[in-house]
Amino acid sequence: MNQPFFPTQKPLIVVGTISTQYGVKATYSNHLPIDLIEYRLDSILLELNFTEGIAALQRSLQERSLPVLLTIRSKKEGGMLELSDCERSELFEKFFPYVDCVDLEWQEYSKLSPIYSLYKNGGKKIIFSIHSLSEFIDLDKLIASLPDIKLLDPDFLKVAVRIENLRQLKQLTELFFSYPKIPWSLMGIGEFSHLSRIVLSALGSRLVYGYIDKPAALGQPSVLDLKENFQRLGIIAKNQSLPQAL
Ligand SMILES: O=C1C[C@@](O)(C(=O)O)C[C@@H](O)[C@@H]1O
Repeated sequence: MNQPFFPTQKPLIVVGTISTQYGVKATYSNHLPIDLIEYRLDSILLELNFTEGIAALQRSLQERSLPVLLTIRSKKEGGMLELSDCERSELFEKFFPYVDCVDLEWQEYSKLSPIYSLYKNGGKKIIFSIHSLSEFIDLDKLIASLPDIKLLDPDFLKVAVRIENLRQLKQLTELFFSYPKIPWSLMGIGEFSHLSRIVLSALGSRLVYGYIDKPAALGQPSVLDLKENFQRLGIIAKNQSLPQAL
């Protein structure tokens, strides 16, 4: 198995989320305008027999042609599957050899630190993610945690937050200017989801998420809608499917 190239150097990385068994198949049969595939394992496993499903997914991941990001969202953070902390950690361990990048919830770092060490020492990319699904985030609290986050040197710091008005979107954009060295991946959820992804991608957000099979969050656009709008607005060139430079 040749490990697919992870496009770290790209200024904007398009992530296609899959949440269903159908999505897993589509990923291998289509040419999608994405750089990275997000496996929402907490959702994909819902439809499968647990043990057989894990083995089948591991087999298909061995054949992957794009880098894969593993996400196993806890129920508290909007995940679909009821898993104990121990079961979730075991899943992270089982999929370690088959993926290129992992999403770890910063709020749950105390439980996930062995998984962080496993992936970091194994040379995988790390996304720390912070969510606030139902309301705007407490930015002071986020800013207070930046020194601890920096010590762990993640490849990306993702903040996915409910945005209810343009003032909140502006507040989020200010993070780029106040902390320019952080590899931010910022996005809105809800009514301003699509607009926020356009604005934040144009300003330098490193990862932009769209869905391949079905929305994984309120208002999440499809990767095809993202591509169309990015091309129309000049964020990516018209003759390119993927962004090269901002
Ligand atoms: O955290 C994120 C971002 C997301 O919630 C979105 O809004 O696109 C989709 C999730 O699957 C992913 O893990």
